[in-house]
Amino acid sequence: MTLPENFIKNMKEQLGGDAESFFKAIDGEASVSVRLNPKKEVSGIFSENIDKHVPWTQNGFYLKQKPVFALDPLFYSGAYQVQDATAMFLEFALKATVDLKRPLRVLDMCAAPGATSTLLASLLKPNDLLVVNEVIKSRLTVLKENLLKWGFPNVIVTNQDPETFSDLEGFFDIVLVDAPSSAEGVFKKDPNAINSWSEQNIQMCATRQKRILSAAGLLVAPRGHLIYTTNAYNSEENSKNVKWLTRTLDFVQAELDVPAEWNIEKVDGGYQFYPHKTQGEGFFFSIFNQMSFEEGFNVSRLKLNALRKSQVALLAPWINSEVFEDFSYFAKTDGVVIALYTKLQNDYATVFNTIVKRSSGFEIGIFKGSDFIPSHGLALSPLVSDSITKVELNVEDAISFLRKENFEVDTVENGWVLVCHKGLALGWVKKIGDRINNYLPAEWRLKMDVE
Ligand SMILES: C[S@@+](CC[C@H](N)C(=O)[O-])C[C@H]1O[C@@H](n2cnc3c(N)ncnc32)[C@H](O)[C@@H]1O
Repeated sequence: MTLPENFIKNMKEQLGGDAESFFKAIDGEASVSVRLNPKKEVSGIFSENIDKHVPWTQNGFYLKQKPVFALDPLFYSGAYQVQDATAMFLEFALKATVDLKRPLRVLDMCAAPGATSTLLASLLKPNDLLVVNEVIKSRLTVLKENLLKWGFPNVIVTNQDPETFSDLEGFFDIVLVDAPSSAEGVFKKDPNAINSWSEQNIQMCATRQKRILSAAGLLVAPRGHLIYTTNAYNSEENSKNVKWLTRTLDFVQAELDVPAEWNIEKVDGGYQFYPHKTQGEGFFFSIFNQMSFEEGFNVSRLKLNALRKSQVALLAPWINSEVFEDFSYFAKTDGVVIALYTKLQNDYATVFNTIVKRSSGFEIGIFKGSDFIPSHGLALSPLVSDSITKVELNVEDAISFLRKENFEVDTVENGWVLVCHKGLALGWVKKIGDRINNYLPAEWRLKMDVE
């Protein structure tokens, strides 16, 4: 790996005697880690391939070897998320700093592809709201897919510039800025980042980060929390931005009691992960408490067409009876039915009324006459009824389903069937006589060849 001269010089200055082991570490193999979905447990998952536990998160594991994730049906069922171990530190920090038992409104401002959003979703309760934003439109599909797979229903996906959130000032209890950065921390995983590294680019990133932070900071509710992370080592993007933030807005950095054996370095403004000290990429983490005592936010009222009672009754067989009453059901103008957690209706309304480019809540299907066509999201979510017919597919048939190819379904009855692999849902098929209609959305289709 040929590194930019000035990067070498800066790191030597920063690390002194440790610089050589740092350069050696970034020239090695990138480590692979996954975080399991606590709501979709599969016994024996990754078994022999698990190297060790990631200590700062409950469900994170380093793997010995990188599997072909794209050919694993469990990847499509949301059983796990591939994520660098360092980014999972968020879990430790949130548990140490935030009262996760109170109702929470959470915003992930720079969310795609969504690894951290799924970590947040795992830490949230059924009555919390998660808004995930990505400014670059082409990155929305993967973000939506990752969240749908994870199966947390109270998500709104938005596609806005951070500055356009200003009407939601003081609305969120937690705002996360996993900022676009110079990516000097991910040279191992993404060698392209080496070519775009320059001191000029670092300055450009630092300025952009300030702009995102100032917009995001205003959205934090009194006594709420802001989290700022980068994949950088330099002070422009890290400590200097933290200093600027705490000078400009009403935030105080939260101290974390990090076990020394984790080898995470306490640095000016936060916590630094170095690849020669912790297994994973280079990562900077900081968390802040909002210190003002101002009044909370006034929420709006929801203006959506509630479904007719007769239609709600038709939904009942599709929805898990334990949560059916917790949700309210609405029809969008295109007929798509959405389920909103009833106690969060005014929170939804507030976001819907202020943000233009956004999803409309959790889409569970569409009525065609008196027939209900369930959505792919419903199949992967905890809302789907336990009494729906399920058929277990072996790995070959699961791959055929994911490729939208023909395969046999082992059921005698006509109608909707939830196809599963290792007990986890992959999606819908409909059996009509000898025919099996595959309802996997085209954009979810597996295109890769089995080697
Ligand atoms: C480090 S990545 C986020 C990774 C994500 N948190 C995850 O865990 O999967 C930064 C994200 O910020 C987005 N971004 C780029 N420019 C931005 C801007 N001006 N404002 C907000 N987000 C931006 C990028 O498109 C990218 O998706």
